[in-house]
Amino acid sequence: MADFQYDLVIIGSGPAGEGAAMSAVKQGWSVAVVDERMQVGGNCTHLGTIPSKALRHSVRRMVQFNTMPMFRAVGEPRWFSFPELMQAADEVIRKQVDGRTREYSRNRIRLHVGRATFTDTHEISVKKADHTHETIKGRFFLIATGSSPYHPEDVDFSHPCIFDSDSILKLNRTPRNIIIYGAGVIGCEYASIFAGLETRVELVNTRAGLLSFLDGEISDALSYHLRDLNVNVRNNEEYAKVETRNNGVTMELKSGKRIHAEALLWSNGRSGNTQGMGLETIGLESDSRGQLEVNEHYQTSVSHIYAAGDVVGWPALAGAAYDQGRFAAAHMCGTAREYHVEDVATGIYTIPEISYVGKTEAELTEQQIPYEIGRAYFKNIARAHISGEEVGVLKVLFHQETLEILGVHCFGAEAAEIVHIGQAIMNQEGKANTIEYFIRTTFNYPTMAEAYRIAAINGINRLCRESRKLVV
Ligand SMILES: Cc1cc2nc3c(=O)[nH]c(=O)nc-3n(C[C@H](O)[C@H](O)[C@H](O)COP(=O)(O)OP(=O)(O)OC[C@H]3O[C@@H](n4cnc5c(N)ncnc54)[C@H](O)[C@@H]3O)c2cc1C
Ligand SMILES: NC(=O)c1ccc[n+]([C@@H]2O[C@H](COP(=O)([O-])OP(=O)(O)OC[C@H]3O[C@@H](n4cnc5c(N)ncnc54)[C@H](O)[C@@H]3O)[C@@H](O)[C@H]2O)c1
Repeated sequence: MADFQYDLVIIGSGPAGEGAAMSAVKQGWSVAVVDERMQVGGNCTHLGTIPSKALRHSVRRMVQFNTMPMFRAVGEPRWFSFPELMQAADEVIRKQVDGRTREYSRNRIRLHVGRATFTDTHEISVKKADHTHETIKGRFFLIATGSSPYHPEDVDFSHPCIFDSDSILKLNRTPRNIIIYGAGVIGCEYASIFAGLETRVELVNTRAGLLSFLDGEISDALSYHLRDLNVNVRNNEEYAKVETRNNGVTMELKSGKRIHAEALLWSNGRSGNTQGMGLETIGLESDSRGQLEVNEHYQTSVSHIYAAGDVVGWPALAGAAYDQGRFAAAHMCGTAREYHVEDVATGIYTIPEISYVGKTEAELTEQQIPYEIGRAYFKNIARAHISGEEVGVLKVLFHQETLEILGVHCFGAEAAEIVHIGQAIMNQEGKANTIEYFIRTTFNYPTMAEAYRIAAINGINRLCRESRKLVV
Protein backbone atom coordinates (compact mmCIF):
# COMPACT_ATOMS: atom_id res chain seq x y z
CA MET A 1 0.00 0.00 0.00
CA ALA A 2 1.52 3.34 -1.07
CA ASP A 3 1.81 6.28 1.34
CA PHE A 4 0.15 8.65 -1.13
CA GLN A 5 -1.94 8.35 -4.27
CA TYR A 6 -2.70 11.00 -6.93
CA ASP A 7 -4.11 11.32 -10.43
CA LEU A 8 -0.87 12.95 -11.61
CA VAL A 9 2.59 12.80 -10.09
CA ILE A 10 5.12 15.27 -11.51
CA ILE A 11 8.85 14.87 -10.96
CA GLY A 12 10.49 18.30 -11.12
CA SER A 13 9.16 21.73 -10.14
CA GLY A 14 10.76 23.72 -12.99
CA PRO A 15 8.61 25.41 -15.65
CA ALA A 16 7.57 22.11 -17.30
CA GLY A 17 6.41 20.62 -13.99
CA GLU A 18 4.67 23.81 -12.94
CA GLY A 19 2.84 24.22 -16.27
CA ALA A 20 1.55 20.65 -16.07
CA ALA A 21 0.57 20.91 -12.39
CA MET A 22 -1.49 24.08 -12.85
CA SER A 23 -3.16 22.72 -15.98
CA ALA A 24 -4.14 19.34 -14.44
CA VAL A 25 -5.36 20.78 -11.13
CA LYS A 26 -7.72 23.12 -12.99
CA GLN A 27 -9.32 19.99 -14.49
CA GLY A 28 -10.09 18.76 -10.99
CA TRP A 29 -7.24 16.24 -10.81
CA SER A 30 -5.31 15.50 -7.62
CA VAL A 31 -1.71 16.53 -8.32
CA ALA A 32 1.62 16.13 -6.53
CA VAL A 33 4.97 17.67 -7.44
CA VAL A 34 8.16 15.99 -6.26
CA ASP A 35 11.46 17.85 -6.24
CA GLU A 36 14.73 17.05 -4.52
CA ARG A 37 15.30 20.76 -3.82
CA MET A 38 13.50 22.23 -0.77
CA GLN A 39 12.35 25.25 -2.76
CA VAL A 40 10.18 25.14 -5.88
CA GLY A 41 11.09 26.72 -9.23
CA GLY A 42 13.49 24.14 -10.61
CA ASN A 43 16.93 24.75 -12.01
CA CYS A 44 15.32 27.56 -14.03
CA THR A 45 14.79 29.65 -10.89
CA HIS A 46 17.79 28.54 -8.84
CA LEU A 47 20.63 27.93 -11.31
CA GLY A 48 19.72 28.86 -14.88
CA THR A 49 17.45 31.50 -16.36
CA ILE A 50 16.60 33.62 -13.32
CA PRO A 51 20.03 34.07 -11.66
CA SER A 52 21.82 34.61 -14.98
CA LYS A 53 19.29 37.17 -16.17
CA ALA A 54 19.20 39.00 -12.83
CA LEU A 55 22.99 39.09 -12.83
CA ARG A 56 23.10 40.37 -16.38
CA HIS A 57 20.53 43.06 -15.54
CA SER A 58 22.69 44.32 -12.63
CA VAL A 59 25.82 44.32 -14.80
CA ARG A 60 24.01 46.30 -17.50
CA ARG A 61 22.80 48.84 -14.96
CA MET A 62 26.35 49.23 -13.65
CA VAL A 63 27.78 49.65 -17.17
CA GLN A 64 25.10 52.27 -17.94
CA PHE A 65 25.98 54.20 -14.78
CA ASN A 66 29.68 54.00 -15.57
CA THR A 67 29.44 55.02 -19.21
CA MET A 68 26.64 57.61 -19.37
CA PRO A 69 28.10 61.15 -19.12
CA MET A 70 25.01 62.36 -17.21
CA PHE A 71 25.93 60.22 -14.17
CA ARG A 72 29.41 61.77 -13.87
CA ALA A 73 27.76 64.77 -12.19
CA VAL A 74 26.81 62.49 -9.27
CA GLY A 75 29.93 60.38 -8.96
CA GLU A 76 32.86 58.53 -10.42
CA PRO A 77 32.40 55.11 -12.09
CA ARG A 78 31.86 52.38 -9.49
CA TRP A 79 32.45 48.66 -9.81
CA PHE A 80 30.56 46.07 -7.84
CA SER A 81 32.17 42.65 -7.46
CA PHE A 82 30.65 39.47 -8.88
CA PRO A 83 29.41 38.28 -5.42
CA GLU A 84 27.89 41.72 -4.68
CA LEU A 85 25.95 41.59 -7.95
CA MET A 86 24.82 38.04 -7.16
CA GLN A 87 23.11 39.35 -4.00
CA ALA A 88 20.62 41.23 -6.17
CA ALA A 89 19.94 37.97 -8.03
CA ASP A 90 19.30 36.17 -4.73
CA GLU A 91 16.53 38.64 -3.95
CA VAL A 92 14.89 37.93 -7.33
CA ILE A 93 15.08 34.17 -6.65
CA ARG A 94 13.46 34.68 -3.24
CA LYS A 95 10.53 36.59 -4.77
CA GLN A 96 10.09 33.95 -7.49
CA VAL A 97 10.08 31.10 -4.97
CA ASP A 98 7.60 32.95 -2.69
CA GLY A 99 5.18 33.61 -5.53
CA ARG A 100 5.37 30.06 -6.88
CA THR A 101 5.01 28.44 -3.45
CA ARG A 102 1.83 30.48 -2.85
CA GLU A 103 0.46 29.37 -6.24
CA TYR A 104 0.99 25.68 -5.43
CA SER A 105 -0.58 26.07 -2.02
CA ARG A 106 -3.60 28.07 -3.31
CA ASN A 107 -4.25 25.36 -5.89
CA ARG A 108 -3.92 22.53 -3.32
CA ILE A 109 -1.02 20.96 -5.19
CA ARG A 110 0.90 18.76 -2.78
CA LEU A 111 4.70 19.23 -2.71
CA HIS A 112 6.97 16.32 -1.75
CA VAL A 113 10.66 17.04 -1.16
CA GLY A 114 13.06 14.25 -2.07
CA ARG A 115 14.66 12.34 -4.91
CA ALA A 116 12.23 10.28 -6.99
CA THR A 117 12.96 6.81 -8.38
CA PHE A 118 10.49 4.62 -10.27
CA THR A 119 9.79 1.30 -8.56
CA ASP A 120 7.17 0.26 -11.12
CA THR A 121 5.22 1.96 -13.88
CA HIS A 122 2.64 3.33 -11.42
CA GLU A 123 4.79 4.01 -8.35
CA ILE A 124 7.80 6.07 -7.28
CA SER A 125 9.86 5.99 -4.13
CA VAL A 126 10.91 9.40 -2.78
CA LYS A 127 14.11 9.51 -0.74
CA LYS A 128 13.97 12.36 1.74
CA ALA A 129 16.88 14.33 3.28
CA ASP A 130 16.67 12.23 6.47
CA HIS A 131 17.14 9.09 4.29
CA THR A 132 13.60 7.85 4.92
CA HIS A 133 11.44 6.93 1.92
CA GLU A 134 7.83 7.50 1.02
CA THR A 135 5.99 5.78 -1.81
CA ILE A 136 3.65 7.61 -4.15
CA LYS A 137 1.27 6.03 -6.64
CA GLY A 138 0.02 7.84 -9.70
CA ARG A 139 -2.42 7.18 -12.53
CA PHE A 140 -0.20 9.38 -14.70
CA PHE A 141 3.38 10.68 -14.38
CA LEU A 142 5.28 13.58 -15.89
CA ILE A 143 9.08 13.45 -15.93
CA ALA A 144 10.15 17.11 -15.85
CA THR A 145 13.59 16.67 -14.34
CA GLY A 146 15.41 19.20 -16.53
CA SER A 147 19.08 19.10 -17.42
CA SER A 148 22.55 19.61 -15.89
CA PRO A 149 25.88 20.83 -17.23
CA TYR A 150 27.78 18.16 -19.14
CA HIS A 151 31.14 17.31 -17.51
CA PRO A 152 33.84 15.63 -19.62
CA GLU A 153 35.84 13.13 -17.56
CA ASP A 154 39.23 14.76 -18.13
CA VAL A 155 38.27 18.12 -16.58
CA ASP A 156 38.51 18.39 -12.78
CA PHE A 157 35.35 20.23 -11.72
CA SER A 158 36.33 19.97 -8.04
CA HIS A 159 39.20 22.43 -8.64
CA PRO A 160 38.39 25.90 -7.19
CA CYS A 161 39.23 27.65 -10.51
CA ILE A 162 37.00 25.45 -12.70
CA PHE A 163 33.29 26.22 -12.92
CA ASP A 164 30.18 25.20 -14.81
CA SER A 165 27.03 27.31 -15.21
CA ASP A 166 25.75 26.06 -11.80
CA SER A 167 28.89 26.57 -9.72
CA ILE A 168 29.80 29.93 -11.33
CA LEU A 169 26.97 31.46 -9.28
CA LYS A 170 29.11 30.82 -6.17
CA LEU A 171 32.21 32.59 -7.57
CA ASN A 172 33.57 34.60 -4.62
CA ARG A 173 35.54 37.24 -6.55
CA THR A 174 35.68 39.05 -9.88
CA PRO A 175 38.45 37.32 -11.85
CA ARG A 176 40.81 39.51 -13.88
CA ASN A 177 40.52 37.04 -16.76
CA ILE A 178 38.45 33.98 -17.60
CA ILE A 179 38.36 31.28 -20.26
CA ILE A 180 34.84 30.42 -21.34
CA TYR A 181 34.84 27.09 -23.17
CA GLY A 182 31.79 26.59 -25.39
CA ALA A 183 30.22 29.54 -27.19
CA GLY A 184 26.61 28.36 -27.14
CA VAL A 185 23.93 30.55 -25.61
CA ILE A 186 25.29 30.11 -22.08
CA GLY A 187 28.89 30.86 -23.12
CA CYS A 188 27.93 34.00 -25.06
CA GLU A 189 25.69 35.29 -22.27
CA TYR A 190 28.39 34.83 -19.61
CA ALA A 191 30.99 36.36 -21.95
CA SER A 192 28.83 39.52 -21.98
CA ILE A 193 28.41 39.46 -18.20
CA PHE A 194 32.14 39.09 -17.48
CA ALA A 195 33.09 41.63 -20.15
CA GLY A 196 30.70 44.06 -18.42
CA LEU A 197 32.67 43.46 -15.21
CA GLU A 198 35.87 44.31 -17.12
CA THR A 199 37.16 40.74 -16.85
CA ARG A 200 39.24 39.82 -19.91
CA VAL A 201 37.38 36.98 -21.62
CA GLU A 202 38.76 34.25 -23.87
CA LEU A 203 35.68 32.75 -25.55
CA VAL A 204 36.60 29.41 -27.10
CA ASN A 205 34.10 28.35 -29.75
CA THR A 206 34.17 24.80 -31.09
CA ARG A 207 32.25 25.93 -34.18
CA ALA A 208 33.09 28.24 -37.11
CA GLY A 209 30.93 31.17 -35.98
CA LEU A 210 28.91 32.28 -32.98
CA LEU A 211 25.40 30.80 -32.55
CA SER A 212 25.18 29.47 -36.08
CA PHE A 213 21.39 29.01 -35.82
CA LEU A 214 21.00 32.81 -35.88
CA ASP A 215 20.49 34.85 -39.00
CA GLY A 216 23.99 35.47 -40.42
CA GLU A 217 23.80 39.26 -40.07
CA ILE A 218 22.82 38.97 -36.39
CA SER A 219 25.54 36.42 -35.64
CA ASP A 220 28.10 38.77 -37.28
CA ALA A 221 26.80 41.68 -35.19
CA LEU A 222 27.18 39.59 -32.02
CA SER A 223 30.80 38.73 -32.89
CA TYR A 224 31.56 42.39 -33.59
CA HIS A 225 30.03 43.67 -30.36
CA LEU A 226 31.55 40.97 -28.15
CA ARG A 227 34.97 41.82 -29.60
CA ASP A 228 34.16 45.50 -29.03
CA LEU A 229 33.60 44.59 -25.35
CA ASN A 230 37.12 43.11 -25.33
CA VAL A 231 36.05 39.48 -25.63
CA ASN A 232 38.62 37.46 -27.55
CA VAL A 233 36.50 35.11 -29.68
CA ARG A 234 38.44 32.05 -30.87
CA ASN A 235 36.43 30.12 -33.47
CA ASN A 236 37.02 26.54 -34.63
CA GLU A 237 39.04 25.57 -31.56
CA GLU A 238 38.84 22.49 -29.36
CA TYR A 239 40.57 21.78 -26.09
CA ALA A 240 43.26 19.12 -25.91
CA LYS A 241 43.97 19.37 -22.20
CA VAL A 242 43.11 21.42 -19.12
CA GLU A 243 45.89 21.91 -16.54
CA THR A 244 45.37 23.48 -13.16
CA ARG A 245 47.58 25.48 -10.81
CA ASN A 246 46.77 26.83 -7.37
CA ASN A 247 45.63 30.15 -8.75
CA GLY A 248 44.55 29.40 -12.29
CA VAL A 249 44.01 27.21 -15.31
CA THR A 250 45.86 26.59 -18.55
CA MET A 251 43.94 25.27 -21.52
CA GLU A 252 45.85 23.66 -24.33
CA LEU A 253 43.99 23.78 -27.63
CA LYS A 254 44.25 21.14 -30.34
CA SER A 255 45.64 23.89 -32.60
CA GLY A 256 48.68 24.02 -30.28
CA LYS A 257 47.85 27.30 -28.50
CA ARG A 258 47.98 27.54 -24.71
CA ILE A 259 45.77 30.04 -22.92
CA HIS A 260 45.89 30.92 -19.23
CA ALA A 261 43.34 32.49 -16.90
CA GLU A 262 42.34 32.77 -13.26
CA ALA A 263 39.16 30.83 -13.96
CA LEU A 264 37.57 28.50 -16.48
CA LEU A 265 33.82 28.43 -17.12
CA TRP A 266 32.89 25.22 -18.91
CA SER A 267 29.70 25.82 -20.92
CA ASN A 268 29.85 23.14 -23.55
CA GLY A 269 26.65 21.19 -23.45
CA ARG A 270 24.01 19.85 -21.09
CA SER A 271 22.62 16.38 -20.35
CA GLY A 272 19.06 15.41 -19.44
CA ASN A 273 18.53 14.45 -15.78
CA THR A 274 17.50 10.82 -16.19
CA GLN A 275 20.24 8.98 -14.33
CA GLY A 276 19.44 6.99 -11.18
CA MET A 277 15.67 7.33 -11.62
CA GLY A 278 14.97 3.63 -12.10
CA LEU A 279 13.97 4.15 -15.74
CA GLU A 280 15.34 0.72 -16.60
CA THR A 281 12.78 -0.88 -14.25
CA ILE A 282 9.89 0.64 -16.23
CA GLY A 283 11.32 -0.06 -19.70
CA LEU A 284 12.38 3.50 -20.54
CA GLU A 285 15.76 4.37 -21.97
CA SER A 286 17.39 7.75 -22.45
CA ASP A 287 19.79 8.58 -25.29
CA SER A 288 23.52 9.36 -25.02
CA ARG A 289 22.69 12.88 -23.80
CA GLY A 290 20.31 11.63 -21.12
CA GLN A 291 17.26 12.77 -23.08
CA LEU A 292 13.93 10.97 -23.44
CA GLU A 293 12.06 10.46 -26.67
CA VAL A 294 8.41 11.56 -26.70
CA ASN A 295 5.65 11.70 -29.31
CA GLU A 296 3.73 14.85 -30.31
CA HIS A 297 1.66 14.62 -27.10
CA TYR A 298 4.82 14.38 -24.92
CA GLN A 299 4.09 10.70 -24.16
CA THR A 300 7.03 8.36 -23.70
CA SER A 301 6.84 4.77 -24.92
CA VAL A 302 4.98 4.00 -21.64
CA SER A 303 1.71 5.72 -22.50
CA HIS A 304 0.77 7.05 -19.02
CA ILE A 305 4.29 8.42 -18.43
CA TYR A 306 4.91 11.75 -20.12
CA ALA A 307 8.06 13.88 -20.29
CA ALA A 308 8.53 17.60 -20.99
CA GLY A 309 11.06 20.41 -20.72
CA ASP A 310 14.84 20.11 -21.03
CA VAL A 311 14.70 16.36 -20.45
CA VAL A 312 13.20 15.93 -23.94
CA GLY A 313 15.83 18.16 -25.61
CA TRP A 314 14.93 20.89 -28.12
CA PRO A 315 14.27 23.75 -27.63
CA ALA A 316 15.45 23.65 -23.99
CA LEU A 317 13.89 27.02 -23.15
CA ALA A 318 11.91 27.97 -20.07
CA GLY A 319 8.85 29.34 -21.90
CA ALA A 320 8.70 26.28 -24.13
CA ALA A 321 9.10 23.95 -21.12
CA TYR A 322 6.11 25.59 -19.41
CA ASP A 323 3.95 25.15 -22.53
CA GLN A 324 5.11 21.56 -23.10
CA GLY A 325 4.06 20.77 -19.52
CA ARG A 326 0.66 22.40 -20.06
CA PHE A 327 0.07 20.59 -23.34
CA ALA A 328 1.14 17.24 -21.87
CA ALA A 329 -1.31 17.65 -18.96
CA ALA A 330 -4.10 18.72 -21.29
CA HIS A 331 -3.57 15.56 -23.32
CA MET A 332 -3.64 13.34 -20.21
CA CYS A 333 -6.84 15.00 -19.02
CA GLY A 334 -8.37 14.58 -22.46
CA THR A 335 -8.86 18.32 -22.93
CA ALA A 336 -6.18 18.83 -25.53
CA ARG A 337 -6.78 21.01 -28.45
CA GLU A 338 -3.90 19.82 -30.59
CA TYR A 339 -1.15 22.10 -29.31
CA HIS A 340 2.51 21.37 -29.74
CA VAL A 341 5.52 23.59 -29.17
CA GLU A 342 6.97 24.29 -32.60
CA ASP A 343 7.81 27.84 -33.67
CA VAL A 344 9.27 29.29 -30.50
CA ALA A 345 10.75 32.74 -30.15
CA THR A 346 14.28 32.68 -28.76
CA GLY A 347 15.68 35.45 -26.57
CA ILE A 348 19.43 35.53 -26.03
CA TYR A 349 20.52 37.85 -23.25
CA THR A 350 23.91 38.85 -24.49
CA ILE A 351 24.86 42.54 -24.34
CA PRO A 352 23.31 43.69 -26.66
CA GLU A 353 20.32 41.34 -26.60
CA ILE A 354 19.22 39.10 -29.50
CA SER A 355 15.86 37.62 -30.34
CA TYR A 356 14.25 35.97 -33.31
CA VAL A 357 11.28 33.97 -34.49
CA GLY A 358 10.71 32.22 -37.81
CA LYS A 359 13.10 31.63 -40.67
CA THR A 360 16.57 33.03 -41.32
CA GLU A 361 17.74 34.34 -44.70
CA ALA A 362 19.84 31.21 -45.20
CA GLU A 363 16.86 28.90 -44.55
CA LEU A 364 14.58 30.84 -46.93
CA THR A 365 17.23 30.81 -49.65
CA GLU A 366 17.74 27.08 -49.25
CA GLN A 367 14.00 26.48 -49.41
CA GLN A 368 13.79 28.73 -52.53
CA ILE A 369 11.23 31.03 -50.94
CA PRO A 370 11.41 34.51 -52.53
CA TYR A 371 11.72 37.02 -49.70
CA GLU A 372 12.44 40.70 -49.17
CA ILE A 373 14.04 42.37 -46.14
CA GLY A 374 12.84 45.41 -44.21
CA ARG A 375 15.33 46.90 -41.76
CA ALA A 376 15.11 49.54 -39.05
CA TYR A 377 18.30 50.65 -37.33
CA PHE A 378 17.92 51.68 -33.71
CA LYS A 379 20.17 54.69 -34.36
CA ASN A 380 17.26 56.19 -36.35
CA ILE A 381 14.58 55.66 -33.69
CA ALA A 382 13.61 58.45 -31.30
CA ARG A 383 13.02 56.12 -28.37
CA ALA A 384 16.53 54.69 -28.75
CA HIS A 385 17.99 58.22 -28.76
CA ILE A 386 16.15 58.93 -25.51
CA SER A 387 17.25 55.70 -23.79
CA GLY A 388 20.78 55.97 -25.16
CA GLU A 389 20.51 52.43 -26.57
CA GLU A 390 21.28 53.15 -30.21
CA VAL A 391 23.05 49.90 -31.11
CA GLY A 392 20.70 47.53 -32.86
CA VAL A 393 18.59 46.58 -35.81
CA LEU A 394 15.18 45.06 -36.44
CA LYS A 395 15.06 42.93 -39.55
CA VAL A 396 11.75 41.63 -40.92
CA LEU A 397 11.80 38.99 -43.67
CA PHE A 398 8.62 38.79 -45.76
CA HIS A 399 7.39 36.99 -48.87
CA GLN A 400 7.90 39.01 -52.05
CA GLU A 401 4.49 38.09 -53.46
CA THR A 402 2.14 37.41 -50.54
CA LEU A 403 3.85 39.89 -48.15
CA GLU A 404 3.47 37.38 -45.31
CA ILE A 405 6.04 37.74 -42.55
CA LEU A 406 8.46 34.80 -42.59
CA GLY A 407 10.98 35.77 -39.93
CA VAL A 408 11.72 38.51 -37.41
CA HIS A 409 15.30 39.06 -36.21
CA CYS A 410 16.29 41.68 -33.70
CA PHE A 411 19.60 42.75 -32.17
CA GLY A 412 19.78 45.47 -29.52
CA ALA A 413 18.26 46.58 -26.22
CA GLU A 414 14.91 44.92 -25.40
CA ALA A 415 15.10 42.71 -28.52
CA ALA A 416 13.43 39.86 -26.61
CA GLU A 417 10.35 42.05 -26.02
CA ILE A 418 10.32 43.71 -29.44
CA VAL A 419 10.26 40.39 -31.34
CA HIS A 420 6.85 39.43 -29.94
CA ILE A 421 5.09 42.24 -31.83
CA GLY A 422 6.22 40.69 -35.12
CA GLN A 423 5.46 37.20 -33.84
CA ALA A 424 1.85 38.17 -33.11
CA ILE A 425 1.28 39.22 -36.72
CA MET A 426 3.35 36.37 -38.15
CA ASN A 427 1.14 33.83 -36.36
CA GLN A 428 -2.12 35.19 -37.86
CA GLU A 429 -3.95 32.92 -40.28
CA GLY A 430 -3.94 33.54 -44.04
CA LYS A 431 -3.95 37.12 -45.29
CA ALA A 432 -3.93 38.54 -41.76
CA ASN A 433 -0.22 37.73 -41.67
CA THR A 434 1.10 40.63 -43.71
CA ILE A 435 3.85 43.17 -43.32
CA GLU A 436 1.34 45.78 -44.46
CA TYR A 437 -0.16 45.63 -40.95
CA PHE A 438 2.77 47.77 -39.83
CA ILE A 439 2.18 50.33 -42.53
CA ARG A 440 -1.51 50.86 -41.86
CA THR A 441 -1.28 50.82 -38.05
CA THR A 442 -0.49 53.94 -36.01
CA PHE A 443 2.00 53.34 -33.18
CA ASN A 444 2.65 55.19 -29.94
CA TYR A 445 5.51 57.64 -30.29
CA PRO A 446 8.27 57.46 -29.21
CA THR A 447 8.43 53.65 -28.88
CA MET A 448 10.71 50.87 -30.04
CA ALA A 449 7.59 49.37 -31.70
CA GLU A 450 7.97 52.13 -34.25
CA ALA A 451 10.89 50.08 -35.62
CA TYR A 452 8.29 47.80 -37.25
CA ARG A 453 6.77 50.67 -39.24
CA ILE A 454 10.22 51.83 -40.35
CA ALA A 455 11.27 48.27 -41.28
CA ALA A 456 8.00 47.63 -43.14
CA ILE A 457 8.27 50.83 -45.17
CA ASN A 458 11.92 50.08 -45.89
CA GLY A 459 11.07 46.57 -47.12
CA ILE A 460 8.01 47.51 -49.16
CA ASN A 461 9.88 50.42 -50.77
CA ARG A 462 12.68 48.08 -51.78
CA LEU A 463 10.17 45.64 -53.24
CA CYS A 464 8.38 48.43 -55.12
CA ARG A 465 11.62 49.83 -56.48
CA GLU A 466 12.51 46.41 -57.80
CA SER A 467 9.09 45.81 -59.35
CA ARG A 468 8.74 49.51 -60.37
CA LYS A 469 5.45 49.78 -58.49
CA LEU A 470 4.28 52.76 -56.45
CA VAL A 471 6.42 53.45 -53.40
CA VAL A 472 4.62 53.71 -50.00
C1 LIG B 1 22.71 29.43 -17.34
C2 LIG B 1 21.37 29.19 -18.00
C3 LIG B 1 20.65 30.28 -18.49
C4 LIG B 1 19.42 30.07 -19.10
N1 LIG B 1 18.74 31.15 -19.58
C5 LIG B 1 17.56 30.97 -20.20
C6 LIG B 1 16.82 32.09 -20.68
O1 LIG B 1 17.24 33.23 -20.56
N2 LIG B 1 15.63 31.86 -21.27
C7 LIG B 1 15.12 30.60 -21.41
O2 LIG B 1 14.02 30.45 -21.94
N3 LIG B 1 15.79 29.53 -20.95
C8 LIG B 1 17.00 29.68 -20.36
N4 LIG B 1 17.68 28.60 -19.88
C9 LIG B 1 17.07 27.27 -20.02
C10 LIG B 1 15.98 27.04 -18.96
O3 LIG B 1 16.50 27.31 -17.67
C11 LIG B 1 15.50 25.60 -19.06
O4 LIG B 1 15.00 25.40 -20.36
C12 LIG B 1 14.41 25.30 -18.03
O5 LIG B 1 14.92 25.42 -16.73
C13 LIG B 1 13.86 23.87 -18.23
O6 LIG B 1 12.86 23.66 -17.32
P1 LIG B 1 12.45 22.20 -16.83
O7 LIG B 1 11.10 22.36 -16.23
O8 LIG B 1 12.62 21.24 -17.92
O9 LIG B 1 13.47 21.78 -15.68
P2 LIG B 1 14.41 22.48 -14.63
O10 LIG B 1 14.20 23.94 -14.51
O11 LIG B 1 15.78 22.01 -14.99
O12 LIG B 1 13.96 21.81 -13.25
C14 LIG B 1 14.03 20.42 -13.05
C15 LIG B 1 13.80 20.10 -11.57
O13 LIG B 1 13.73 18.69 -11.41
C16 LIG B 1 14.34 18.33 -10.19
N5 LIG B 1 14.75 16.92 -10.28
C17 LIG B 1 15.60 16.35 -11.18
N6 LIG B 1 15.68 15.01 -10.98
C18 LIG B 1 14.87 14.73 -9.93
C19 LIG B 1 14.52 13.52 -9.25
N7 LIG B 1 14.97 12.32 -9.64
N8 LIG B 1 13.68 13.61 -8.18
C20 LIG B 1 13.18 14.80 -7.77
N9 LIG B 1 13.47 15.96 -8.40
C21 LIG B 1 14.28 15.93 -9.46
C22 LIG B 1 15.50 19.28 -10.05
O14 LIG B 1 15.87 19.43 -8.69
C23 LIG B 1 14.91 20.57 -10.62
O15 LIG B 1 14.37 21.37 -9.60
C24 LIG B 1 18.90 28.77 -19.24
C25 LIG B 1 19.62 27.66 -18.71
C26 LIG B 1 20.84 27.88 -18.11
C27 LIG B 1 21.59 26.70 -17.56
N1 LIG C 1 18.62 32.95 -23.35
C1 LIG C 1 18.32 31.66 -23.49
O1 LIG C 1 17.31 31.34 -24.07
C2 LIG C 1 19.22 30.62 -22.95
C3 LIG C 1 20.31 30.98 -22.19
C4 LIG C 1 21.15 29.98 -21.75
C5 LIG C 1 20.86 28.66 -22.04
N2 LIG C 1 19.79 28.35 -22.77
C6 LIG C 1 19.52 26.94 -23.12
O2 LIG C 1 20.46 26.08 -22.55
C7 LIG C 1 20.88 25.10 -23.51
C8 LIG C 1 22.36 24.80 -23.38
O3 LIG C 1 23.14 25.91 -23.79
P1 LIG C 1 24.68 25.80 -24.20
O4 LIG C 1 25.25 27.14 -24.13
O5 LIG C 1 25.33 24.70 -23.44
O6 LIG C 1 24.69 25.52 -25.74
P2 LIG C 1 24.59 24.32 -26.72
O7 LIG C 1 23.38 23.51 -26.46
O8 LIG C 1 24.72 24.97 -28.04
O9 LIG C 1 25.89 23.40 -26.42
C9 LIG C 1 27.20 23.79 -26.69
C10 LIG C 1 27.99 22.64 -27.30
O10 LIG C 1 27.98 21.47 -26.50
C11 LIG C 1 27.66 20.30 -27.25
N3 LIG C 1 26.88 19.42 -26.36
C12 LIG C 1 25.64 19.63 -25.92
N4 LIG C 1 25.25 18.67 -25.06
C13 LIG C 1 26.30 17.79 -24.96
C14 LIG C 1 26.52 16.59 -24.22
N5 LIG C 1 25.61 16.08 -23.38
N6 LIG C 1 27.69 15.95 -24.40
C15 LIG C 1 28.63 16.47 -25.21
N7 LIG C 1 28.48 17.62 -25.89
C16 LIG C 1 27.34 18.28 -25.80
C17 LIG C 1 26.85 20.85 -28.40
O11 LIG C 1 26.92 20.01 -29.52
C18 LIG C 1 27.51 22.19 -28.64
O12 LIG C 1 28.65 22.04 -29.45
C19 LIG C 1 20.54 25.61 -24.88
O13 LIG C 1 19.86 24.61 -25.58
C20 LIG C 1 19.68 26.81 -24.63
O14 LIG C 1 18.40 26.62 -25.22
C21 LIG C 1 18.97 29.30 -23.24
